[in-house]
Amino acid sequence: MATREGAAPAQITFVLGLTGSIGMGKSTVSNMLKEEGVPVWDADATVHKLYSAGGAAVPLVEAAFPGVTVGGAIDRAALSKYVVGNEAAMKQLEGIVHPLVAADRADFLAQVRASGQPLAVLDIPLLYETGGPDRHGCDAVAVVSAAPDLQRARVLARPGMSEEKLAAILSRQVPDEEKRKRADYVIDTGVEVADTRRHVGQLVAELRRKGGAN
Ligand SMILES: CC(C)(COP(=O)(O)OP(=O)(O)OC[C@H]1O[C@@H](n2cnc3c(N)ncnc32)[C@H](O)[C@@H]1O)[C@@H](O)C(=O)NCCC(=O)NCCS
Ligand SMILES: Nc1ncnc2c1ncn2[C@@H]1O[C@H](COP(=O)(O)OP(=O)(O)OP(=O)(O)O)[C@@H](O)[C@H]1O
Repeated sequence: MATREGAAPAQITFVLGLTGSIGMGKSTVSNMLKEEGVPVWDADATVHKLYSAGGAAVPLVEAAFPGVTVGGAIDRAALSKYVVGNEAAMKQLEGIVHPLVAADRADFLAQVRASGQPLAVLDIPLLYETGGPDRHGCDAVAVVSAAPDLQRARVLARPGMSEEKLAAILSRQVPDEEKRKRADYVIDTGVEVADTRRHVGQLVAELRRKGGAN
């Protein structure tokens, strides 16, 4: 892109969305990205922060769903009783929580852009479920994926997990096959960890070149 003589070239931050179904290895890949020095924003962690004591969502959620606050924080099990399996209540909750989450994400991106970083990652487990056509404004999306058998084995090895729970969670998520079709990049975790790490490193290098000085 041409720049005015003497003007500093614009620093563009490439925004990569990171998603993946339960047990696919998204947390592991997110940690690899952080080790590469990439700033990573975490949608789930943001909701936990908003629900914790003093969090901005606490009074709003309590007003809509009375009795869900314990010790100044939202009790997720109590809140689940209102919203899980009740689409209207879930929509109402999303109407409260998603604008707060979006504001936190916007603050993160503003900070990253101000610091001139060429790449930022938005870790959003429900990117396709909640993102709409603009995919939360991501420039590209990477899906973390592995074969269904491996996914099942990983999830069922977790304490408290059962076939029924896994089936219920998967039925609420966009299927992995469709996520892979819609993704710009697929990060395979059905291989050696070292190979996934190498792939992640190559992707970071490629995307940092897409961002940076334009
Ligand atoms: C319903 C809540 C209380 C359940 O919390 P809990 O800790 O028990 O489970 P967790 O958050 O891990 O979610 C479990 C599963 O529920 C489903 N789920 C959760 N939120 C949503 C949603 N907005 N739409 C559809 N499914 C959802 C997903 O399949 C997920 O894997 C919590 O998920 C919540 O407050 N959700 C609304 C806020 C939201 O949309 N969060 C998503 C990130 S922005
Ligand atoms: N090549 C690989 N890449 C990533 N993880 C791998 C790989 N090989 C094996 N694993 C293992 O698979 C597991 C994936 O777990 P992880 O918590 O990262 O999944 P997740 O998708 O974040 O789960 P959830 O979405 O349910 O939180 C880890 O125990 C990790 O060590």
